[in-house]
Amino acid sequence: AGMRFPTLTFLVPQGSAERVRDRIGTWQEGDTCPTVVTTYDAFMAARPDIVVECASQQAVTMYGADVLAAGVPLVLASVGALADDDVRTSLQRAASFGGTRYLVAPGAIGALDVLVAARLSGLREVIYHSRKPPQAWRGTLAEQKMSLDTLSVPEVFFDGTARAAALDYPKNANVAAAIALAGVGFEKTRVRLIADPGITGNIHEIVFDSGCTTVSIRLEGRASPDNPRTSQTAGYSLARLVINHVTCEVI
Ligand SMILES: NC(=O)C1=CN([C@@H]2O[C@H](COP(=O)(O)OP(=O)(O)OC[C@H]3O[C@@H](n4cnc5c(N)ncnc54)[C@H](OP(=O)(O)O)[C@@H]3O)[C@@H](O)[C@H]2O)C=CC1
Ligand SMILES: O=C([O-])CC(=O)C(=O)O
Repeated sequence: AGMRFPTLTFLVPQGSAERVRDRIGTWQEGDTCPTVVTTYDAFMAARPDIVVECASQQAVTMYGADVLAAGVPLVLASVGALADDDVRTSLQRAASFGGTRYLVAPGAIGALDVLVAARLSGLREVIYHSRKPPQAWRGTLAEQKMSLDTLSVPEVFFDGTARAAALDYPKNANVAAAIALAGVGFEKTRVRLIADPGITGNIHEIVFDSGCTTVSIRLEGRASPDNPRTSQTAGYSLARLVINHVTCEVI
């Protein structure tokens, strides 16, 4: 209700353009048909109302400040980029300069609303566990800590701060950064990363205690068909933020 459908423009690497165009095919919503571009200049020439980053922490560093300085609101999926204080400061300065803001997507964990509310009431401790099947940890530092191929029982291979998790596991632990920002910060948020051969989805658990509520939330996300690291929830979470940008009833 009260929603106009947005025209979508995708900025993708040159080598991926054909694949993305094929996938879009003849998809059309209302009068609009998505377009695919391969340069930042062509992308910004489309004069976006909002930009959604769903690429990489590196992409946030490359484009984030420019988008914000141009006055365009930016949604972040690769929230772990904000674990680097220099990146975060540059985005904040650019947003202030452009008179706009960036939005941290709740992504695969959701639940950030109650975490922020709990913080306002006095938050004591926040613990986040991310449990994924071994293949989701391929190509990461986890490979140096255990043999993913022969794992027969769940193994905690990382136990540390949200900052270290987000920066050392940039394709797997953006959620840790979102939780840190919503709650007690990058240093105080305790994160455990677990490889579990007995599961197929990505299980996220968050536990915290506060003045107004004691919370324990568990999400069992179905893995994205193209990328076992990524829970499908994350994409829908981004869609929600876009819908909220174009609708009069924000939920
Ligand atoms: N906050 C959250 O809850 C979650 C966050 N994420 C994060 O969201 C991001 C997207 O996830 P997902 O789609 O699964 O990731 P994928 O790696 O599967 O896809 C990312 C795509 O973005 C492209 N890309 C990466 N960097 C750039 C760049 N600098 N410029 C242009 N294109 C770029 C990649 O290009 P190429 O094909 O050339 O590699 C790739 O096609 C990731 O950073 C992921 O870690 C994911 C899940 C949950
Ligand atoms: O999608 C997920 O399960 C979480 C994820 O990759 C991230 O936090 O970067």
